[in-house]
Amino acid sequence: MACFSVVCNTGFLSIPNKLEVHGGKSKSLGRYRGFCCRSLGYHKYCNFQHGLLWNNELRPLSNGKSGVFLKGFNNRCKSKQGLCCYNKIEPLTNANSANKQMHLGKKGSTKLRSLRKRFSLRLRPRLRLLTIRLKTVTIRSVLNGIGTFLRKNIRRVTLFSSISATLGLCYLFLKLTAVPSPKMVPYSELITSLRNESVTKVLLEEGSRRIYYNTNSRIDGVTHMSDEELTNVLGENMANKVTSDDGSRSDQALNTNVLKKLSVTQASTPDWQYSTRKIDHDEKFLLSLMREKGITYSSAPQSVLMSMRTTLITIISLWIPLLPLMWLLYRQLTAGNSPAKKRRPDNQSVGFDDVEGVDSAKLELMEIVLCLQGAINYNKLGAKLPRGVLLVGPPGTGKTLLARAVAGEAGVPFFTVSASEFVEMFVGRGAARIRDLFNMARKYSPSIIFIDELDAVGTKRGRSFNDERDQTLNQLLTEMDGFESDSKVIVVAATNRPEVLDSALCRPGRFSRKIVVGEPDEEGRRKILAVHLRGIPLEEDSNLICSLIASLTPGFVGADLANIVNEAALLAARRGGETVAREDVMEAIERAKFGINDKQLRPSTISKELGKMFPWMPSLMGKNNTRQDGLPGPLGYQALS
Ligand SMILES: Nc1ncnc2c1ncn2[C@@H]1O[C@H](COP(=O)(O)OP(=O)(O)OP(=O)(O)O)[C@@H](O)[C@H]1O
Repeated sequence: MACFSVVCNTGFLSIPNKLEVHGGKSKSLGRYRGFCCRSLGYHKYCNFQHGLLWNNELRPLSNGKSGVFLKGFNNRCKSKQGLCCYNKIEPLTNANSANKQMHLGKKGSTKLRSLRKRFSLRLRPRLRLLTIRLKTVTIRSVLNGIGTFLRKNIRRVTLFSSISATLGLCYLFLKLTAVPSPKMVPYSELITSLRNESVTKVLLEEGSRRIYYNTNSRIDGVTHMSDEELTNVLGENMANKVTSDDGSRSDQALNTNVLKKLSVTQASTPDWQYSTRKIDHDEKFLLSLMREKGITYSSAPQSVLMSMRTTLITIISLWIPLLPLMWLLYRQLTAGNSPAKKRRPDNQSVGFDDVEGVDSAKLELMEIVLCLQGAINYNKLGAKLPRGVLLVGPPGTGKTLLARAVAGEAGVPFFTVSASEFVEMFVGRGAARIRDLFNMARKYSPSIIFIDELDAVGTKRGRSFNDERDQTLNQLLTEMDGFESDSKVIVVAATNRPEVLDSALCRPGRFSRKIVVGEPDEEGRRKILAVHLRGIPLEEDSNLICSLIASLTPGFVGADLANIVNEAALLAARRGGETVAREDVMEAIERAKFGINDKQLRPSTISKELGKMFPWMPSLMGKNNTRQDGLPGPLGYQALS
């Protein structure tokens, strides 16, 4: 157990208990001079010359006899001298000066103190945490963790383990088949050796220009002897020694050792001492010289093992620099598949109630929902479900929201994707993604595919050199054609630039239904605001606030209005309000209209704006917009100038 220790002038008390932090160093505590030190975590130690600080109170300790009377004091004890503790207190019988010094710190060395402090502050909590974690860790939990990791990353683990196994096998093979290589010498040296008649054997390698040869000279101090010669010499030597007398056992052992050593040296000696490269058109001369000197020569193909080694080394040395490139390629390809993986059937909680101000678009889409739900029997009259619906309109008018509402209302899986995700570096990847998407949608049919910003892939073909984009569009056209009539997969797409779309996309049978999602009128804005103010606590009536904002924000679209409501709530939170006040709303409008930098212009500009809109209201045009009766001004707004 971690202890908490107290040093007083009479002894050392070890208190296995928690103590709260009290003060800092060298604190003067009236007549009880002493100090209180911080220790690790919640375990502290304090020491005083005359007292112990506990629970923010300084309890005096009597001098001299403390050690005696504290002995054996148990839980919840209170000494005569006022020491209160909640656990056992044990006096240190051997309260020597060294201990005192260490704990009092004043006399202790600075180094020791800093070490102690460092240990207390850094190491101890970590050790404690580690022990706690180790206590909770069991072999079973570790095995479970490993199992889960393997299950989650099975493909990666398989890939990495097969790569590692292959590399390991290659290494093992190279290690086992490693033979000492002969010394490379220039061709002229071979000719000189041949002329000197020091060459014993020559081998001409077939299919290459390499020549191997042995001489009767030494390499690195090792005589090149054939195995037979060496064994004979040493065998003879050993036999002689064994038969000589009894005391020659040591000689026998010596010989055995020599034999062993020499055989090791033999093993590390190459079969061929030297190798060189043949000079072109010099074979005739070489052969005639060898014949003349009576030297044994032969030719042989490279051994299978050596050819395998060479091939392996070539492959490895070629592939190692290629690995980073392969890794990049792999990442690209896996990233190419990821959007299809992400597109899971996703049940939306957005409904048509959440989209306002775009009533005609809503009506059109509602019909499709009813068809998907089977409420309208369109088959009866031979009609077909529209395959594609194109939502056209300025940014922020709620096209995406409408599409999500369609999915939410129809209760079918909704696959959403941005067309820019199909634009790929590699030709064919975008098309593959489109194929994946439509396959998945068909699998979960009836379902809805929503392609946002369709213009990213749907622009007119043949305008640029980007073949990949054209291929992606072609695939999209093919997939939309390829729907079976009863597949019930509807493609909803949204764009801000319908004019750039390829005409093949917009022909009947593909995006046959075009729905314009325009800017909302005042009534529309009011309704949109009502949607966004649903969960916001307002100081005033919500209808009033909606009308106020709607009247002040002509040309604003749904996204702007949502932003104004959010800004107002943030401003209210900033000033610490419980509800959103009219002032917050007005400032939010001001920010949305004019930005937040130009503080100087704020009141006058907004006044002018209001004046333009309500010219018949003099209080807005004039400087003083507080009515004489003390009631709020037009639309209840007063705080503008
Ligand atoms: N008609 C609306 N009713 C309610 N909220 C709306 C409406 N239009 C927009 N919004 C709000 O604005 C946000 C953004 O709208 P959305 O993403 O649907 O716009 P968009 O038309 O798809 O824009 P873009 O063309 O830039 O993609 C929505 O999440 C919603 O909070």
